[in-house]
Amino acid sequence: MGSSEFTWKLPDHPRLPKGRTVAVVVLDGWGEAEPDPYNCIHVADTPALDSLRKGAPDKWRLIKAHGTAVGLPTDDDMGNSEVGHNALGAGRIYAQGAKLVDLALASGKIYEGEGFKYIKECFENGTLHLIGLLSDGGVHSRLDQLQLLVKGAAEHGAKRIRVHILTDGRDVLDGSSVGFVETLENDLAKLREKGVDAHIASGGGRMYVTMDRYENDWNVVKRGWDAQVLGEAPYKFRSAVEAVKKLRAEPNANDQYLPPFVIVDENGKAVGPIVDGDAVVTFNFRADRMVMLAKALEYENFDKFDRVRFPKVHYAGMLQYDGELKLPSHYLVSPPEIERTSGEYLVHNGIRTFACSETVKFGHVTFFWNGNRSGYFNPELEEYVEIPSDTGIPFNVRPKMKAVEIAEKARDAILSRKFDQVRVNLPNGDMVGHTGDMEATIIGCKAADEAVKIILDAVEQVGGIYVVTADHGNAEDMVKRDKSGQPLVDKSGNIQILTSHTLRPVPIAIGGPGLAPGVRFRRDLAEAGLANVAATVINLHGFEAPSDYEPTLIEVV
Ligand SMILES: O=C(O)[C@H](O)COP(=O)(O)O
Ligand SMILES: [Mn+2]
Ligand SMILES: [Mn+2]
Repeated sequence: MGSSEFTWKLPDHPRLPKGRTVAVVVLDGWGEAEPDPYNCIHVADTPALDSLRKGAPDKWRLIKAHGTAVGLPTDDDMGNSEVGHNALGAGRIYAQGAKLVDLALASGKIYEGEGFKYIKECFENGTLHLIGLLSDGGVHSRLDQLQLLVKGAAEHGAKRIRVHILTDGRDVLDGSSVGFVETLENDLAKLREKGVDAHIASGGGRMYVTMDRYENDWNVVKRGWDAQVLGEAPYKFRSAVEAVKKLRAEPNANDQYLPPFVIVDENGKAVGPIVDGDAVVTFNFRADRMVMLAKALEYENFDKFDRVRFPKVHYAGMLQYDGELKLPSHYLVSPPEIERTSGEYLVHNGIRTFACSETVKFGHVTFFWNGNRSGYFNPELEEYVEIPSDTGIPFNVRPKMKAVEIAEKARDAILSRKFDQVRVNLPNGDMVGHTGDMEATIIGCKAADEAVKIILDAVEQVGGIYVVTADHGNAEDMVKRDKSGQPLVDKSGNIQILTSHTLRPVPIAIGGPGLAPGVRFRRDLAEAGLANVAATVINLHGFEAPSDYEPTLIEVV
C-alpha cells in the first residue's frame, strides 16, 4: 500500500449498522474434538457453549488455529496464545518468530546482523551465555534452533559458552526434559573436543524459574537470576543430566516446576555465573515469558527485586520482545512487523474499547492482540483492566481462576454503554489444561462457561452482539494419542497425559440481539482461521475491513 493513499479511516459497511456493543470473548485453550472421556470440555457442564453450538452452520463454525494458518513453520505446529492472539487482532497471517528464526539460521543471516555482531564483541575475553526453554515444543523456543546457534556461535569465535536451561513439560510431555538435556550435553561435549569450553551452567523448571509473564510473580525471575547471574541456587550438581534426574525423582516433581540448580566444578564453585564483559542471549523467540528477564538484564534502574550484582554485559534477545518498549534494544532476528492491527484501526475510527483478563492472560488481549505492542493506542478511547491472578500455586489448585471476576468486569463495561467493544480472555481451559489435572480442568471449563453466560446476558440487555471464539486447543484433549487416535500408555502402563496445546480447530459463534438480520457465516471459506476474525469484528462494528486483511467470515443475505 503506497503511503500517499493510506488512511486510517475505514469505509462504512454497506449493510451493517454502527453503534452496537460488540463483546469479543476468547476462550483460551478451547478447541473442538470428538466427545471422549479425555475431552474435558465435553465432560464439563457447559450449557452456554452448548447452546451456541446449536447455531451451526450460520452462527457457529470451526476455524483453524494452528500451523501455517497462524504463521507457524508447519502444520505440525500446535497453536499458541501469541500467534493466536496476533492473528485474531491483526487480521493477517505473519511469518512468526519460530519461522523467522529458522530462516535466519538456515541462511546464516543471523550471524551477519547487528545483534550477533554486538554479542560477538565479547567473544574474545568473555563468555557467551544462552538462556531459554529447552524443548522441541516450538511455542517459546526450539531445541534444534539452540543447537544451531551454539554451533554457529562457536564457529564465529565463541570460546566459552554457558547454557542456562529451563525445563519444559508444558508444551511437551512431562519427563521429556531428561532427553533434551542429554541431547544438549552431547552437543556441548563435541564442542569441547574442538577446544570450546562449553557447559550447561544452571537450570530450573520454566514455571518456577525465570519464565513468569506479565509481572505476575517477580520471585520466579529472581530465582533464575540468582542461579544464572549470581551462580547461587538451593541445589548444586556436577552435571545437568544428574540434576534433572535427581530433582525429578523427588515426590510430586515435574519438569515445569523443577527447583533452580547450578552446575558446580570439583571445588563446588558454580561453572557459569554471568559477569562483566560477558555476552547474554535469551534464545526464546516468544515474547511474553522473556520480557521480565529482558528488563532485569537491560534496565540500569530496576526495582523489581534485588539483583545484588548488575553485570555489564552485551545482551541480545533472539527477537525484540516488545515493539513499543523496544526491549531488548539488541536482538538477533527482527520480529514480524505486525502493524495496522484491528485495535489501532478501530480507535482511529472512534471505537471505544475495553479489554480485560487476569494477569496471566492480560497481555494476550492487549499486548499480543495489538501486535506485541504494550500500552494504549489512544488512552481516551481505551481502558484495559487487569485482575490479579493467584500467585505461587499451580492453577489446578484453584481452577475457577478469575473467570467470573473477568466476566463481571466485562458485564459492567457492557452495561455502562461507555464502550463499543468489550474484549476478554477467559484462561481456564488453557491454564488448568497445562497442569494435566483433568478433574480440575473440567471444573475450569465449567467456570469459563459460566463466565460466557454472564457476558451473553449483558449483551442481551444492551441489544449488542457477541463473538465467542478461542485461540487454540488444549482442554479438549488431555491425552497423548497414537496414530489411530488411541490413548498412549507409558512403560508402567499409565496413560500419557497431554499438558500441551493441540492441533485442533476452535469454535467461533456470533449472535446477540444487535446482530443485523440476515448476517450469517459464509459458506465459501472452509479453510478460514483465526486471522479471519478481525475483519469479521470490524464488520460487526459497521465498517469494511482494510483490503489486505484476511476475508470476513460473515455475509448478509
Ligand atoms: O507459556 C505457556 O503457558 C505455554 O507455553 C503456552 O501457552 P499459551 O500459548 O496459551 O500462553
Ligand atoms: Mn492461549
Ligand atoms: Mn497455553
